[in-house]
Amino acid sequence: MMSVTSIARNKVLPFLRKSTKMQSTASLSSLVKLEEKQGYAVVSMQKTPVNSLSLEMIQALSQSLIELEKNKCKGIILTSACPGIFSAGLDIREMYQPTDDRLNQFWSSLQTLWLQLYGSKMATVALINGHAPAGGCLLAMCCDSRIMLNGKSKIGLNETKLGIVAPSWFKDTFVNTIGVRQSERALQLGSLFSPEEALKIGLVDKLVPDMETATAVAEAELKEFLQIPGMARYLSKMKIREAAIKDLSETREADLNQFVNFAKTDAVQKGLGLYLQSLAKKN
Ligand SMILES: CCCC/C=C/CC(=O)SCCNC(=O)CCNC(=O)[C@H](O)C(C)(C)COP(=O)(O)OP(=O)(O)OC[C@H]1O[C@@H](n2cnc3c(N)ncnc32)[C@H](O)[C@@H]1OP(=O)(O)O
Repeated sequence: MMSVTSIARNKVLPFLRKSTKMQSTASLSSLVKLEEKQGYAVVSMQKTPVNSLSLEMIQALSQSLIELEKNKCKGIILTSACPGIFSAGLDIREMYQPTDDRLNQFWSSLQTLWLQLYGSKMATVALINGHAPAGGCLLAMCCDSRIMLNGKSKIGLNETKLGIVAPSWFKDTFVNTIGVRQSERALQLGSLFSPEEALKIGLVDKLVPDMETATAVAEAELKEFLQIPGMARYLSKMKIREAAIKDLSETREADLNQFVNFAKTDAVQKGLGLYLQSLAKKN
């Protein structure tokens, strides 16, 4: 089990051997763990306590994908090392009382990560072993298949509950996953679904009762995808995803400006502040 940086240093993974320049700050390396398996990698988010997607976490995930693709890794299982949580979504502290520079970097890095993961040539399976609200759900939806641990966890795009709006590319990813009608309703209501509900609407593909089964099922699922000729599988995926990818690629600057202006409004700042307080009060 290794971090991105330590893998590069030790030259352990065959598909990472040609590794060249990487962002080698210690902060990035401690956030994502890569594990070699036969022909694929397990990418585990390990930003305790809840894998919130801070700028550094987003960049660490991005960097992992760059290295894996560069080194011809064919598939990944994206999962979490934080008990009970897949990812709590975007780090709300990044959006609350931010500096302009950091907010710009944060959103631009998220756009990049989405473009990479949603358009990845690798086969990608999300092993959702805990809560996956908002940005956590988005990460899972970027994958080709979703296996969720059954239990008390919730998944969905709950942005409206925070008084914020999921951007168009979140919406596109949602629509491509569960369809227009379900998305329209769930986006407005900010619905968070139980694993059983998520399975019913197609937000996840399979449920598993425990982690031992989960790992085996995720591996079997990834192998099924990897058995298909890679180019045919990738181009077929792109037929569904390319419109959304093209749309964001062509409008990144406008999307960034829209996000920054929206995030900085008094109403959004007030809402985020109250939400952070409510999370803190819980403890
Ligand atoms: C402006 C347009 C932008 C549109 C896009 C937005 C997309 C997003 O992703 S917005 C983020 C949405 N995320 C959420 O609503 C999740 C909030 N968190 C939770 O519901 C719960 O934390 C949890 C169900 C994920 C886990 O619950 P658990 O009881 O295990 O842990 P907590 O005690 O609640 O949290 C521990 C710790 O972590 C902090 N935290 C939780 N979530 C976030 C987050 N998203 N960003 C930053 N920090 C978070 C929480 O405050 C606790 O901190 P302390 O230990 O310091 O109190």
